[in-house]
Amino acid sequence: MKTLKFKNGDEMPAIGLGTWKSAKGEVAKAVKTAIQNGYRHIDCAATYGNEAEVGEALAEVLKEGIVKREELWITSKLWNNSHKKEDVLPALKQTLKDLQLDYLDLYLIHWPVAFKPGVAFPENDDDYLSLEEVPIIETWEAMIDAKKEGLTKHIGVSNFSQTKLEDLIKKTDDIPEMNQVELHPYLQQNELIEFCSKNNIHLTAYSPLGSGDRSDEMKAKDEPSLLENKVITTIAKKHGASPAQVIINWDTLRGTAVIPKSTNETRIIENLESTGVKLDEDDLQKIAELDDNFRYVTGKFFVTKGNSYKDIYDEE
Ligand SMILES: NC(=O)C1=CN([C@@H]2O[C@H](COP(=O)(O)OP(=O)(O)OC[C@H]3O[C@@H](n4cnc5c(N)ncnc54)[C@H](OP(=O)(O)O)[C@@H]3O)[C@@H](O)[C@H]2O)C=CC1
Ligand SMILES: O=C1CO[C@H](CO)[C@@H](O)[C@@H]1O
Repeated sequence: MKTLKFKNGDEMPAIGLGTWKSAKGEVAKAVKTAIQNGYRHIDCAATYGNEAEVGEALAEVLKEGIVKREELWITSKLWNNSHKKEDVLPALKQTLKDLQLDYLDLYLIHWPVAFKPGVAFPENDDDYLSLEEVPIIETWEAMIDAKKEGLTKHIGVSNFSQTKLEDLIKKTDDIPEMNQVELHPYLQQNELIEFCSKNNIHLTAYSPLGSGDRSDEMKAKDEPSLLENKVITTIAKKHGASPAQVIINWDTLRGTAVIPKSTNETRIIENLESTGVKLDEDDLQKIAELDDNFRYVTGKFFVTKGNSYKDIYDEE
């Protein structure tokens, strides 16, 4: 399996299992199925509300000897309500407790946006803290402490634009090792890939299949389907593969990690098997032409006090 190599020699499997929206009662089975079928990388987050059940599945596969802890790569993310320096380690310790682990492989700042402690999801401007009140560097220094304490092997960020990364890199010697962002054929992130590559920051592609199971209120009217895109389905047919396999394979060819979510056994297996697809130059050219700067997870829900849309994404 393809991996992303870190400075200390650690290797992150390029394809992981996403767990956002994986319902309680289903997520443990999905994680167990994935690991039984060769996945070694699981993407979690405190805000997904299902880490305790993911933890039950991890405990089972470890106890049954299906894998050893050191063969797994477990990522989780610090939620936006725990950005104050005194809140970072307690949040991470809660995640470790829920996941029934002693350490994470990777811990990410989920968004460059801060809520007041205790706010799960903001309802009005008063629920936010501005970046002046809790600068990213304050949160980042606590992330560095978490790494020093051995609670996580690697640290990084998520949903960071190039500007946000540049700001942070200026202020620290211990720079993020990962930026997890939305990335797929409609949002190819070419400039961010180039910037991250120059700065030795890995990228993980989230919502790689277009996040079709988001709630209706999170969807834009008439948003385009990625899995039904004509170019993708034609390439899939040509290779006897599924549209999802074409996209996942395209991600790994571009050197990023990719974390498709599924709770369906057939699709979980299918997604990992995408490594067998052999995309050619013509396929890659046609996929390159689909780039449209289109986001499924817009982050517009975080545009408020101290955060404009431009602050998050460098765009209007
Ligand atoms: N850092 C961040 O801010 C974010 C991180 N993420 C992470 O990225 C992961 C993936 O992104 P997500 O938004 O969940 O969406 P994805 O793009 O992975 O799409 C998930 C949807 O695709 C379906 N699906 C999965 N495999 C296939 C297949 N082979 N063929 C057809 N349909 C398929 C799933 O259905 P089914 O389950 O029925 O198979 C589900 O409806 C998340 O789960 C989360 O871990 C996501 C968003 C934001
Ligand atoms: O990872 C994610 C999925 O869920 C959240 C919304 O509920 C998003 O904020 C986030 O990007």
